[in-house]
Amino acid sequence: MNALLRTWGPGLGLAVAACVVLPLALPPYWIYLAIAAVVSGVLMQSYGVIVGRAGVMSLCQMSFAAIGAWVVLRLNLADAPGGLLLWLVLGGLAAVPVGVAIGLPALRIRGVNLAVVTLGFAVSTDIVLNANQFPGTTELKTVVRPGLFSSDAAYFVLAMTVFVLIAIGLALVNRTRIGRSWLELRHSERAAAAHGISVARSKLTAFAISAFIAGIGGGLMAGQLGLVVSGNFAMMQSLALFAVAVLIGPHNTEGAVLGGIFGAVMATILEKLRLPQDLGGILFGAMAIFALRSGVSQTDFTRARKRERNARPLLAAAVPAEEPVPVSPAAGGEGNVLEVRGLSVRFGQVVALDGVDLTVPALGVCGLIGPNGAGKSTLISAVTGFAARYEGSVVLAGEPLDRLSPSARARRGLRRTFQTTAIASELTQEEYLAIVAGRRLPREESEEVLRFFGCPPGEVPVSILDAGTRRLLDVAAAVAARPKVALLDEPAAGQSAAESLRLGRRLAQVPARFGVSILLVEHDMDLVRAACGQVTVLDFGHVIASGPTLDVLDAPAVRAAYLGTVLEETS
Ligand SMILES: Nc1ncnc2c1ncn2[C@@H]1O[C@H](COP(=O)(O)OP(=O)(O)OP(=O)(O)O)[C@@H](O)[C@H]1O
Repeated sequence: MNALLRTWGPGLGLAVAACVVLPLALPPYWIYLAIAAVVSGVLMQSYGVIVGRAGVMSLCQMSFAAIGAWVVLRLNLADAPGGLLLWLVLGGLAAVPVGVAIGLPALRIRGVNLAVVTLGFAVSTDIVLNANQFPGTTELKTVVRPGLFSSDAAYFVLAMTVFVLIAIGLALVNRTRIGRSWLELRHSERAAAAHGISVARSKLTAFAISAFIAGIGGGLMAGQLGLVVSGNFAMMQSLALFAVAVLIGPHNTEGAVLGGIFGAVMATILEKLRLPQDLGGILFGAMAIFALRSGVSQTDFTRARKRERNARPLLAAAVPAEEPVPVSPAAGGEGNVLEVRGLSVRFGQVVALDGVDLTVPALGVCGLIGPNGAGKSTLISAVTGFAARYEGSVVLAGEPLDRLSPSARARRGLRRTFQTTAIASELTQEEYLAIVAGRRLPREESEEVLRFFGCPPGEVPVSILDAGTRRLLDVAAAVAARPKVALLDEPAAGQSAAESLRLGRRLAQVPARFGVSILLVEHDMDLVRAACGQVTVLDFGHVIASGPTLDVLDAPAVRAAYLGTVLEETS
């Protein structure tokens, strides 16, 4: 309750103060502008979901707003029952199927290509709106506001209430798995899929919710103006608000407020300064390019600085991780948890894997080694469903996985890490663990796994972790998800020899301590010796040896494959 009050108290207090003071203090024209700012703020909230949080370049949010306005005006013209409050919701709902339809191409394309598709939709909406008037225009039938909110001052309070309700709704959604998954999407769709997140569902939900909010924003605008024209929802408006969104970061509530104020009052300021209106668009565009280049919006930047300042003492006071006790490498028990049979992968003429057989024993750590280009990462990708096509079979705890997507395989208990980490830096470590594990971990559980891997306390934000610690966090998160098997792709890359050995000793303990079996791709042979009970060696896509670690590393064929490289250096 206290935490809730601390998070929401100041914002709600400001909103209530604005509702009490502004209508009394401002002259009518400024009240009109204040309503426009709140309406703009609601539109910003829709950008906050799709652009700010999910990182999708959508340039057609005003088209969704136009649908909301159209529905409100149509229902108003028909004197439909329920009144404006119900019509607003219906306007938002009407935009949802269109949002989902626009989101469908986003499942296959992204980045600038997707921006072009959404821009295309904005242009088509422009054409349709220019050719057709909004309902009520010819009849001059303006939107009838509810009696309680008929004056502008009262309508401001209504708009503020809608804004606050959406902000609370979004905060609740952001705490769910789907809301958290948007952050992953923004940073890496591959990582999201590897963590069991359905990229399709996550993107379409972002489109649906952002269209719903934009539809409500359009309806609110119709309620403010009485009647609207196509120019209110022009493509250029979508573009200008997109630029503001990228610059400010409306996924943070203060960003939506600032963006709303910018969006609404900029035109008035330019007018007062006798400057051309286009200057606003150019200014926002230029600033958005800077924000896109740095990849961080203003509010994200400010929040990150504050979080980092608060976390530094935690980092300084953190108890150093315990030195892991050397244990025997994890040989595993009876039976195999993962069985790979006859796995072949081709990239055009390149045969990356050719009929590979590999098993991971239940509660064991199995090493997968081989020279550069041997096919180790390709094997991880094929097993976890990331390789577009492969021949052969992958069976996890008796269940064939070959027809399943990467996210479905992850949910069945097959987790992987990548050679390059892509963790959203605005998260704290415990938030990242929650995303990867797919559930909010009890504090003791997340602290235990973080401490075990030598990571700082859970509240420390990812942004202040060095590259080596981020890799450890990735491994810790994969283990915290308690999969049946974690496939780790060079987790010690970038670590010193001593850190690498420490990691090996920790990995050897993972099966017994966390109930997770491991397939470990590594070049560091000391780490492999410390962790792995058995090893499979690949060379040019073929298995050249497999069995107990020390026997395999001593085999002449293996020494020949590595001759002059890793084994000679480390043995
Ligand atoms: N997407 C791709 N397109 C074409 N060829 C690829 C692709 N990915 C991998 N390969 C090729 O497949 C072979 C196996 O590559 P892979 O990355 O799996 O090797 P690796 O053992 O993981 O190497 P490293 O230790 O350097 O990471 C190499 O010849 C590589 O060039």
